[in-house]
Amino acid sequence: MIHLSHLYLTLPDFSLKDITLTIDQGDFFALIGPTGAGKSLILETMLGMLPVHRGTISLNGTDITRLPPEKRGLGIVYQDFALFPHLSVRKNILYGTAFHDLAPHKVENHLKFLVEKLGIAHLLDRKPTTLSGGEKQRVALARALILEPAALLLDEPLSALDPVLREEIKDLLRSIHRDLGTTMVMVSHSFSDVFYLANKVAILKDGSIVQQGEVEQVFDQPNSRFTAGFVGMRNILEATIEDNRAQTRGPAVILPAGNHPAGGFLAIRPEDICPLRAGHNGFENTLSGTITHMAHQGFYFDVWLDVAGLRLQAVWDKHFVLEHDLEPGTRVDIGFYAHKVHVLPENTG
Ligand SMILES: Nc1ncnc2c1ncn2[C@@H]1O[C@H](COP(=O)(O)OP(=O)(O)OP(=O)(O)O)[C@@H](O)[C@H]1O
Repeated sequence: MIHLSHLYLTLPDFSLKDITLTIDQGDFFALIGPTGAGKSLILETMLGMLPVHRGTISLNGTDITRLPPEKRGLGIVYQDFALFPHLSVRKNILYGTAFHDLAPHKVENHLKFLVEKLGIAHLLDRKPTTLSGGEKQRVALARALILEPAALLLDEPLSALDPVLREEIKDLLRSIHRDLGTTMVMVSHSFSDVFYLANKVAILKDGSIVQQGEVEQVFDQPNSRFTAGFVGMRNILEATIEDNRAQTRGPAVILPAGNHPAGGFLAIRPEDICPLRAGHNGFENTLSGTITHMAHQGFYFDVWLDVAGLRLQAVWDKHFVLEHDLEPGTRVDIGFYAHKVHVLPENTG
């Protein structure tokens, strides 16, 4: 278990503030947040590359806050692979073993196991410059894993790869995590990578953690306007609330049963705002609106609607849009479930 407790780091133009995180053995923990929020800095402080000013970092109960990086037992893989260009793949992978007290036969067996697992056994004598991006990332993973780190830190490990390689390395990370049980901490900008790989997530904003927990829970129950917007709830509507009825600046919206604050914000994902199809009457909320504009995104369309003065954004299937000749100016009936409307108290950030 890695525990960061009330960690502070002060740099000339940026600071990490009161970072408290628990990463359990075997977790695949994702750190997400806008660019410049401090995600990579958290990895660097865990690694020991930057001195923390206050707070502690412990690994399996041992305080490692002041230990040098090589004594912490943590590995890292970077987005740009960071391989030594003048060394062969074999020497790159074995590089760190010289600084650790490891039995040579054990290292050789582990090397054999890892290069087979990672599909790079045939590349051992090649130089990194001759490798594809996916191959380089496999070598970087082998180099980190050969030291049997207590946890592997991954700083945007997939973002330099093209979409096909990305899927390959993503599967590989999942299989390493599942088969070796390695604890992983990954900085990512991709929600699909987070959903595919991680069980826990923390969201950072301006050097502070604003929400953390199980991935599904954080994405389903944001605790503030910021996190709601960040996790993709693009419709954030001011409302006054009485019982389970919210009055927005446009139409009224039926909320799930429960205790709601008198005022606040409603957050709805664009994919939960559905075109009303014939015979479907299960939605608690059915409204009519006009499409104001649309953006073709490949497999789907972003659709903006004016619903009695309220601006809503939806994501609709490309086939539905084309089959129904939808275009700006078309009147449409829409529906959404009450339980898809998330209520955020007024005083949240
Ligand atoms: N060694 C350093 N010295 C001074 N400032 C730094 C240092 N490293 C990072 N910063 C600053 O700290 C802030 C946070 O950087 P960090 O790299 O952690 O952001 P991030 O959330 O990982 O962003 P991104 O998603 O763009 O990679 C940035 O403003 C950055 O310029």
